[in-house]
Amino acid sequence: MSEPVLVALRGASFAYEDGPVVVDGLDFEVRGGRALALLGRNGSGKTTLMRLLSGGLRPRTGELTVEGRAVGYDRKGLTRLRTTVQLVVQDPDDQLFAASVGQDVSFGPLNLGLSDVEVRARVDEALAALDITALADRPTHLLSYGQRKRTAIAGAVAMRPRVLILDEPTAGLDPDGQERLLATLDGLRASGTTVVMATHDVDLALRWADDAALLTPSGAHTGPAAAMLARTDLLGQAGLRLPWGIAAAELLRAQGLLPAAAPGPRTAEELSALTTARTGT
Ligand SMILES: Nc1ncnc2c1ncn2[C@@H]1O[C@H](COP(=O)(O)OP(=O)(O)OP(=O)(O)O)[C@@H](O)[C@H]1O
Repeated sequence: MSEPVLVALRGASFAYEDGPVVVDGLDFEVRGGRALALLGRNGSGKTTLMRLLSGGLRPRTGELTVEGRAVGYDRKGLTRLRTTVQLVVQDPDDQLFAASVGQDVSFGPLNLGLSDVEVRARVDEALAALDITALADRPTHLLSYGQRKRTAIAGAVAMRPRVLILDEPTAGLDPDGQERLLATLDGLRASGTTVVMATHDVDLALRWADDAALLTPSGAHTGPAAAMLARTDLLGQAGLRLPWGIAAAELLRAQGLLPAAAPGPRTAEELSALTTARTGT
């Protein structure tokens, strides 16, 4: 994990008005180019953390930094932050408000004061990245749930953020929709966008993420996804189970079918390759 830190919270604390202390003295880093999965039980503070990282909430103590520089919460500072970090909230209906898909996706770039030509280029690019070009003129209220999710993500992508933070982006999508979304995220990552995703799906996290952050009562624990998602102590605290790949690897090791040091498979193909290499069949 030697990639540079793009966005970080340093000693951050946050409590809602009349609400619980959700974040207490937290140090948290998002490193450029690393796919980061954020996991934790309901109410553990994932959404709050993502809103702190994207500037929607301001830490009561501590600071948010972008490439080491403290973020200012005035208009200029927040505009700069929003061209670096974009959050897509869990429910697309909390994000979409314009009459058509194209209008909704153009809202952010228009607000940056970009020329019509630049706005058009960004909207076209974002619609293509999310594979919804054909929906450009469709009224947002007629979209399916999956289409609304993609439109909300396109709106964030049109800002060309360096860090895209997604709150449970696959929740409510059918399996094909999930696969399409993961392919879209792969494309965004290939073009240089750092992606952070909150999810309850440990199998998805193991397969997709480079790093995993587990939010537990003892704090946020971050490290390589395969190692973090094998930590039964932390998974228990986070209300999670072992990913199937890691559970399968444990069973195979117990039967002598995998060497002790072999990593657990992340996909069915990796499982097949591991056992074939071992048994030679
Ligand atoms: N606007 C708010 N006002 C007061 N308390 C809030 C508010 N939003 C969240 N909370 C509280 O803050 C804590 C953390 O909530 P948060 O939504 O960040 O958790 P989460 O991990 O995203 O949960 P989930 O997995 O259910 O989406 C919870 O105790 C929640 O009740």
